[in-house]
Amino acid sequence: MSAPDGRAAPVAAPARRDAPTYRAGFACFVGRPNAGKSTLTNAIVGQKIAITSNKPQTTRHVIRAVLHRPDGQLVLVDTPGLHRPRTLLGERLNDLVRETWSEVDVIGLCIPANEPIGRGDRFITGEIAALKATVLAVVTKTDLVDKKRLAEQLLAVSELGDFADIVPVSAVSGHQVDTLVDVMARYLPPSPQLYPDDMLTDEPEQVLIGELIREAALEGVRDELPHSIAVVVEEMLQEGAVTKIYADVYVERPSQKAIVIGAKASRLKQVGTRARQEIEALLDKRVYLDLHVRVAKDWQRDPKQLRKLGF
Ligand SMILES: Nc1nc2c(ncn2[C@@H]2O[C@H](COP(=O)(O)OP(=O)(O)OP(=O)(O)O)[C@@H](O)[C@H]2O)c(=O)[nH]1
Repeated sequence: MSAPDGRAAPVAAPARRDAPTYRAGFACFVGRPNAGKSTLTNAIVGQKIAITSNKPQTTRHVIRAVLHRPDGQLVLVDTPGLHRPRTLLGERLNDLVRETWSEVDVIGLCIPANEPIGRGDRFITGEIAALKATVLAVVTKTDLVDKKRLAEQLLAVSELGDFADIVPVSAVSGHQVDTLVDVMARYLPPSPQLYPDDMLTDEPEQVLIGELIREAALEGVRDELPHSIAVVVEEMLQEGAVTKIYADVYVERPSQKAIVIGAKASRLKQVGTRARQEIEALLDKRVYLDLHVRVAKDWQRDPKQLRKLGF
């Protein structure tokens, strides 16, 4: 089809690459022992958390940090290392690692700049190649090598596998750490925000508080709510002498919600009182506890929900 003046008629404009799409998802670092994963995670987490706030947070230990950005949310999770399985437990652990890997959106494969690529790197590259996650190669410890060596390592890494990007960083000097976060965020899927603005990382206190609420909510009805309850502490605020805690109790079905709440909310009141007393004992402070019961349909079968709920 031609436009009246003979030029090709304009087709619908393609979606702009810089369209304001909010992205959110999970990312983790993998790599052989000593590759620099922990140091890199700390470098990222340390920087971002310092500027966000030091409000308390939520959920269990797997979440290291939630990085809030204007264009999205990057949730960094910890994974244990993959080992050559020698026992059934070893195999189970490896299964667990693979399970985590299969749930994340972005994987950063860490390879040190100052050591030759070895069997361990090839093994992990093979393991993660089949996953749905976008795999980036992260060449770590760049401060330890000169430019020539770095160039050689980047080339070697590019031949190791099919990576969406290769990013050299130094967690020690901080070089390119921000760039790495930008690149990772770019590969997250479009998604609504996964966590509230003030949630930053896991925090033992918060984890314990969530557990106390969960225990209280299960009291006496454990058989009717097997594993179907999860608690997320959404917010903790200090107001004068009182610590205000806002928490969501998630169940899978409306019938379970009814059980937790009870007739005329009588049971929820008991749960709240009991949990509040326990939390006050834990914190040694006066506590105001606000509980909301929410239905998160089939959360046990939904990896994203599971992560959000700390499993
Ligand atoms: N010079 C330099 N040293 C680094 C850098 N990142 C990590 N290291 C050092 O490398 C060693 C291993 O770093 P880790 O972060 O513990 O490595 P890891 O991959 O978490 O190791 P595992 O826990 O064994 O899997 C430590 O001695 C770090 O101090 C870096 O950017 N520059």
